[in-house]
Amino acid sequence: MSLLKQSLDIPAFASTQLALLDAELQSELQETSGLIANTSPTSLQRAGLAITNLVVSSQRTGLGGRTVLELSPDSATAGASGELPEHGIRTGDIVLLSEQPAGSAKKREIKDLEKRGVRGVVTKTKKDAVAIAVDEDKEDALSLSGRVWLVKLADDVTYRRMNLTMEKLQKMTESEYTSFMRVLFGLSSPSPVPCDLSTDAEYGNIEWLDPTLNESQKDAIRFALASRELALIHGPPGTGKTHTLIELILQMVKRGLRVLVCGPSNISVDNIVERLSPHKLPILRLGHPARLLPSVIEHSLDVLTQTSEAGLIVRDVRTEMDAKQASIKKTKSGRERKAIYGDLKELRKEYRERERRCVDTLVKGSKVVLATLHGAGGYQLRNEEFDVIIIDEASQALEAQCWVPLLAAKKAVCAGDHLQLPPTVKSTNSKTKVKPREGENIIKGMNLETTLFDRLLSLHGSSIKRMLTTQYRMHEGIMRFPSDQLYESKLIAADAVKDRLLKDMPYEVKDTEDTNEPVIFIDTQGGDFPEKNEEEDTGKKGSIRSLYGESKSNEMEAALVRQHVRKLVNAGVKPEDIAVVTPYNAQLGLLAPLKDAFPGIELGSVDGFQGREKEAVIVSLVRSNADGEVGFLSEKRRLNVAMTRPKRSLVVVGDSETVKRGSKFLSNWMDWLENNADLRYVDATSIEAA
Ligand SMILES: Nc1ncnc2c1ncn2[C@@H]1O[C@H](COP(=O)(O)OP(=O)(O)OP(=O)(O)O)[C@@H](O)[C@H]1O
Repeated sequence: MSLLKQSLDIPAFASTQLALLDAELQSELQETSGLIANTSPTSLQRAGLAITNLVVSSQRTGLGGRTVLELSPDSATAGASGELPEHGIRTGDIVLLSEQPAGSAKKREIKDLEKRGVRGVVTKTKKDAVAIAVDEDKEDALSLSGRVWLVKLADDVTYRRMNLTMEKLQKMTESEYTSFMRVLFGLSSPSPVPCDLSTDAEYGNIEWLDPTLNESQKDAIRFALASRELALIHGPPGTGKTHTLIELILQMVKRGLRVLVCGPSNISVDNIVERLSPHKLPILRLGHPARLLPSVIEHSLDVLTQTSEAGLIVRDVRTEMDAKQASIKKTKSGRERKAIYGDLKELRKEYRERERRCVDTLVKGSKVVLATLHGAGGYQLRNEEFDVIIIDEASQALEAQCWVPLLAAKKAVCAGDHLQLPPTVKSTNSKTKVKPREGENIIKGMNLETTLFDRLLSLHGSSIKRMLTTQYRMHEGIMRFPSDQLYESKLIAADAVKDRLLKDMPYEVKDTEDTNEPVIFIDTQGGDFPEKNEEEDTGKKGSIRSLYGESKSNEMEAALVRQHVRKLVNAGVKPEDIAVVTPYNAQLGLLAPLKDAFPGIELGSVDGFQGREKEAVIVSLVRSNADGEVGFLSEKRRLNVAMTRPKRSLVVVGDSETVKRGSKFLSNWMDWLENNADLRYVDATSIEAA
């Protein structure tokens, strides 16, 4: 019997997860320290992983009592504009801030950097400055006068919490297993729910708050309300998963239930906070304010601790801390500075104490609490009870991450789509060995890419899920293939979208052969336009390319993409309504000049575009070789994501001969495109010079 269909031995499951997580963390750390040791700070900066030549321009107390350093470009190296160079550091990134070594070619061991530097979270990035909330008790480790640089680190904090959770699970005795846990591990079956709830006495006559809900959405909500332990809401692309969850949360609150809503990323949680916000419920968003969207900050715990009445008393201490922070600049000796840091430490303790009391009051008064899965494991929710835990984007979360809130749950509703990409796992193909701890059993064959959503579906079958079937994104023609191949032909295109084409945009777009077709296939078959392997090309260790590992590119496809974009723009389509996606980073590199030629256009990897949509999407498949090698293009969930991003126009550029040989799914897709898309073969002479 397949591993996923079996009930699981809980301690062995936890041991396996611990071993897998350890291997994953090791590969992540190795990758980061390898990059830092072998790549110059300037190259790291160009790859978006570092910012060099900075000086500390100010220091203050930020939210949560943390010290925030503001860093600006060193005037000796910054241009006249005083702006930071191009960089890829984002709010929320965990970074290491350290003195900049003289001579950039020196080997830098991450251990040494950590010893001399401080870790922190990026709280703000502006054109001319970046702000970092540094870890407590380390502020004085950094001399504030010299030139510094910062580099992005692997986020090992999330692992600590997953490990703690798995260790707790591992140690639980059988008598401690709740009936909820027993269902999730297959030790018992979920309580049955009537098949048709639309005629049910309790759930048949729900007063819907949102009158636009479609039948499949209503059905999913009824099911999620009626199920005792567990419900999965399967939301294919564009089917209104979040829309449905909002109504579900409101219905639960109306029934007096207390709900914890989680997602794997801050953005997934903020998305829900933004949409719940107009409903005027007492909602609370947990999490480091640096990582929250500005529009949800008013619901954040850190802000409420300052603005609410309960927060008044916390504010007093904060004022005192600020005064101390400001006086540091005026100190003359190291000893004086040390004394101030000592005072700050005491004040911070007091601050924490008062904050804790205030937090308790706020948390207890909230009917809906929202946090990332990881954030739900913080001290704020210790001993808090919820009737239901809702996990959005559950198919993109590691199972161990889901257990952070689930360990204390009575009931869970998980929303997701297991037919799109699972969370990115680095250790799958690496040489990192999965080692069990001594005396522990390991379940062979288990891996991190199998999500809780996948496992529950295999374990209990489709009776525990409801699927949303009306999609509000794609033209009917774009939806057809993914619907037939992956979603049992159940998807229906909503009337408002089913025949929308580029030529019908709300602004003037000419009716051309490129704007009046939903699906176009530009086939480069014939073997004249082979792919290139980036590693063979550059080969240099430490070069910027090696940051991306081995990647593929295809110049002819890039030229065809360029040509198509130009035709769309000439017809009147705005560049910001066009995206080009491709599975390969090297191809993205080749396509980069499009951004200068057509400002506003978006270029992205398929994996990075999951969850997004655009009016027109051009997919460059890249692979073209004599052996029919397609690499990770063979992953049908990746293809599904690629082909379901557009609303009005999908353009596929690829070599059908190579791609066809990659997998059954690819061959079906190529056949389908040949028969249903507007098919175009390439005449190399017709392509303008790249
Ligand atoms: N019942 C409905 N009637 C009309 N429009 C709807 C309905 N449900 C969802 N939509 C629209 O469909 C779009 C997608 O909805 P939403 O953002 O909730 O989807 P999602 O499933 O979370 O997205 P994704 O497909 O990226 O996971 C939104 O523009 C939303 O307004």
